[in-house]
Amino acid sequence: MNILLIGCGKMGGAMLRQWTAHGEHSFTVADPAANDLPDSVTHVSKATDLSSQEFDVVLIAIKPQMIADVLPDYAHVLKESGTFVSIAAGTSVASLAKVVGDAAIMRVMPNMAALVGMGVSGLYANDRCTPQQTQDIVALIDQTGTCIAVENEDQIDRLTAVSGSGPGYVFEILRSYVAAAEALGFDHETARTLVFDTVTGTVEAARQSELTLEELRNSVTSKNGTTQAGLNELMRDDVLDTLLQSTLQAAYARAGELR
Ligand SMILES: NC(=O)C1=CN([C@@H]2O[C@H](COP(=O)(O)OP(=O)(O)OC[C@H]3O[C@@H](n4cnc5c(N)ncnc54)[C@H](OP(=O)(O)O)[C@@H]3O)[C@@H](O)[C@H]2O)C=CC1
Ligand SMILES: O=C(O)[C@@H]1CCC=N1
Repeated sequence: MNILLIGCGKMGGAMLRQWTAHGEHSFTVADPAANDLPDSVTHVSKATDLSSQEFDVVLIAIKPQMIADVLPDYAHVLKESGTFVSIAAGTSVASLAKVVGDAAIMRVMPNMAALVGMGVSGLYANDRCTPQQTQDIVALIDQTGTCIAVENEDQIDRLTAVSGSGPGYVFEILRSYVAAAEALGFDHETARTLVFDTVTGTVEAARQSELTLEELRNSVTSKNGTTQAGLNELMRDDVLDTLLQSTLQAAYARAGELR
């Protein structure tokens, strides 16, 4: 496919890196300041530099607040049979359609783990999208990790709060965990190794186990042992559950404000 990427910042750039490594599609990036692009990518600074080219996919990866200003310049560059794909948080199909008209539009919500090919994305296709168009974009997103198709846009906003914003929460939890290990006397590098290897190993063990997370937690918690002493603090007054629920609710509410 011939794909135009509008905006090549942190998220668009991470996905582009995976796509160019696969080498299956042709990419043009429209971004006034993009640099360090792979050799195979064509770069333009603005829509007028595109001349009369038309694309199979126009992928919108600019900030939600810029879409109304920037997207009108690109509304005409999609082939009749093409697909608009937006990764912008919140921005609804209806808002996009106000700019590009009654077109095949998909909302994809990726996450930053795409940087290492381990992203997880949600995908919603409006009813103008054919099964073939959906299949093509699912295959494209699969090249950045895993793609989960959802039935409605609200699911995309909910998924944004869980996995789209998820790396932000996880980076913060890791920072705090490493800081706590340092406070216990480990140097920074050792603390990072202990925490990162504990987290990746535990996630993989959970993924491969048939036990529930509660059963797995209990399986490593000796009666009156060290883990129980730690968990008594971590689980005190359900603070962790309450905090994670309010964290996800706040992100979901913000997605609604960006519609
Ligand atoms: N970051 C993340 O983890 C995720 C982000 N998203 C979504 O991805 C989108 C992009 O986010 P993110 O990559 O973080 O943001 P960035 O600011 O890193 O990327 C946006 C890019 O668009 C460029 N840009 C600015 N003006 C224009 C223009 N007129 N035409 C074309 N490009 C332009 C910016 O250039 P400059 O920097 O010079 O202004 C920048 O390179 C957002 O809609 C966000 O909701 C979705 C999931 C996860
Ligand atoms: O913070 C944001 O709004 C974007 C969308 C999901 C992750 N980053």
